[in-house]
Amino acid sequence: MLRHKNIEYDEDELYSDEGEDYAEEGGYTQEDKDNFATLTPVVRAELDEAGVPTTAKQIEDALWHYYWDVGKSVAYLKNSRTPREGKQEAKKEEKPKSKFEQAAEKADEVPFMTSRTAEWFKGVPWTNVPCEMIGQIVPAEPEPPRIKLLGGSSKLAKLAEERRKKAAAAAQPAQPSETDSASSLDRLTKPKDVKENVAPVPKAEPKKYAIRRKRSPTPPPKAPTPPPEEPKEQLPSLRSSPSAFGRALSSSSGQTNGTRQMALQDLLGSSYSSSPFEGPSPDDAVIQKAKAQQASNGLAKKTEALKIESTPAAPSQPKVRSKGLDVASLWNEEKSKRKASAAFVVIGHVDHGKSTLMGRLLLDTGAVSQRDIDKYKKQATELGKASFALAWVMDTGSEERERGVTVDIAQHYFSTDNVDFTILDAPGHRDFVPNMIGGASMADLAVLVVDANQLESGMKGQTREHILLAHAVGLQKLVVAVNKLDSTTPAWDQEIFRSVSAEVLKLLKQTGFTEENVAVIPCSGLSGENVAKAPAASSGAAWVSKEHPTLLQQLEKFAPHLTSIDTVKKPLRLQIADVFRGGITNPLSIAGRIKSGNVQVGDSVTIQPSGETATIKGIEVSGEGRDWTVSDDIPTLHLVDIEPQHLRSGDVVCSSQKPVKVVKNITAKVQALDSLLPQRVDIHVGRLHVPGGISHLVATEDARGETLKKKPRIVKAGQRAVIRLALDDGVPLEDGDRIVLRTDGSTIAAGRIEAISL
Ligand SMILES: Nc1nc2c(ncn2[C@@H]2O[C@H](COP(=O)(O)OP(=O)(O)OP(=O)(O)O)[C@@H](O)[C@H]2O)c(=O)[nH]1
Repeated sequence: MLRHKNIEYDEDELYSDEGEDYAEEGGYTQEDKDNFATLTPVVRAELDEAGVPTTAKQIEDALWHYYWDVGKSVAYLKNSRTPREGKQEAKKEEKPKSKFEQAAEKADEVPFMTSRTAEWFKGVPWTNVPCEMIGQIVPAEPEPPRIKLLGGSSKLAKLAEERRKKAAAAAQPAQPSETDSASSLDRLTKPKDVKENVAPVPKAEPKKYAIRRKRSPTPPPKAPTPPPEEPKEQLPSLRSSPSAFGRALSSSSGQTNGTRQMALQDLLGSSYSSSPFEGPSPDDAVIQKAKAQQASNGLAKKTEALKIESTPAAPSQPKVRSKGLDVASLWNEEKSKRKASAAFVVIGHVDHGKSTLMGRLLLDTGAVSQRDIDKYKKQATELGKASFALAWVMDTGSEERERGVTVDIAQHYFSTDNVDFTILDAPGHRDFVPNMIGGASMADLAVLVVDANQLESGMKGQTREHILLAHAVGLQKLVVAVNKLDSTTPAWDQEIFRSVSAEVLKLLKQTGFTEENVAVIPCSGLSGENVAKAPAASSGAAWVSKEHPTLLQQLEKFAPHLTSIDTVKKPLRLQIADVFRGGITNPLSIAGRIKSGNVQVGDSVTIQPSGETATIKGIEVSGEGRDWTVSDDIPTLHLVDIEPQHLRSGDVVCSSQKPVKVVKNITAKVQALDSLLPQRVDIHVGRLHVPGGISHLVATEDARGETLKKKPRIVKAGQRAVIRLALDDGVPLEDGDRIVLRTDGSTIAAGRIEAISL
């Protein structure tokens, strides 16, 4: 095998006329010779025209090397051979002598190539090449044409030539004059299609050509149809990826199945375009048609709807009309028939059993089928994690991670006869505390899961931190689930339960939770005892039912009353928790909890801080389509007439008549968890976080709100204080909003906004 070294030798040192005689005469067939006879004059004509002198041998070598491809041979001879020779010679002449060369001359040594180079490489092993092999060392470029080594078997050449001839014959009538050198070049190179050159390599090549052919402008042989119209609208990607929360919200029913369906739609969407929001969806037109037909009860309306759809100018975004409903009155009429609803956030230390407990709750309330659990069990067992089967109901996280989507807040629903529940499964890891704050700030209450066997680890870790944060975002009601009592020693040991309860209650009290708003429930998510069902009277857990309700009963007890008519009538305020593609038919959707007011399909709303308006195209609450929604609901709103870049988590959707103000200065009453100075902080308000600084320490206060000291230099941990904050950016905030101040990954204060200014 030949070895090539990239050494810049001068060509005349490597080639000689004798050395070029590597194509033995006997290696050519009669056809090869005919080809040479036909093609050499063509190449020569091209080279003469370009003023490139070449020998017949060089032309033949090039033709042989390029499988009779005249174009390539000419290009090779033009570009690589003659000009380089000229250039290098010129270079050689101009080249100034290096210090090394001057020193060599001074030393009056023997001539340059014979001695200096030899000296330089003396002792290098590969220089000990027998003299008869020296001619084999060739530079990498140009590659000397070699018979057979390049695949130039006469069979291949024959095949190529036959094809060329056939193709040339077929093209004969349309062929221009042979005197036209350019066209003759074309003609001659035509059969040298790459295919022929790669034919001996049977692997990946055919695929490549199939793809290329698809893109070929050649019209299809039968009934050519115009390609589908490209989407006109070019929308950039959203800042926020569709999260588990978003997907769960937009699922039509159930939890896990809905999530899957959503994931599939995302995938379908991404295969259509590089941006999830790029272009109008063809389904939009169909859906709008159905909706328009439903809404219309007269011929005139139907005709109008059809007119709208047939207008090509706006096929994907027909105007969404409001039905002009009096939502507050409708809600008031319906409220007696409405079930209570409650959203709870699940908090607690890693591995204390949060997901398993929620999976159990969903299974035992019928929100998830036993079939699904069995499926998860099978999958989990295959991975050697059989005990995680229930947790997998909640654990959309791993699936999300596999798909490269950021895990955020997962949402699941279940219902009892009296209450519709929403589980907000906030990420527990300390790195995701901002997301946990966002999740907790949408909840009515919290479920704190504590492993009865691992209280210590929790107290040192997230149990303590999550309690602090739950209180900081304003949650007042909290259920402590003392979990894994099936695995205490002995199982269902009352003493262990009591001591764990006492510890946690102490911490909750210190944090500010009141006794009447806290309940402690013994349970086991894995076995299901005292989750949705009371333990059997014969079991070791029989004592539980005598003293405690089940977890589900306790959640129903803590479920809040329905929102008030006053809140429903207030201006709309919804902080965006997530922005996502709700599906092919709904390319732009948001989710979040309505803090106040109401909204209906067709409403125009304002998004702050961008100040942009959007139209509500559709509403879903708990996976069901609705015409309207009110405060305390956690709807998905499908939007039109807005660009996605104007929608971010933390922005506020508000009434266009009374939009929320965008402010940069706030005064807040806070509880310090660490020392506070005038300093940089991150301000978190639900899903919103903005950098800023404490500009003034106004005063410290006692528990009754009386001023202790004005303009303190420092606020110590545990003290209450009024502080002023200057934010780096204008953000939509209002009096009464709950804020959390963090710095360097730690929460240093929490409180409530007292006043705002621009
Ligand atoms: N014996 C027993 N094991 C449980 C119980 N609940 C959960 N486990 C086990 O504890 C482990 C962790 O459970 P998860 O539900 O994933 O815990 P988690 O708190 O959601 O964990 P993270 O999501 O990582 O924070 C699993 O192996 C479960 O099978 C229980 O009630 N009893």
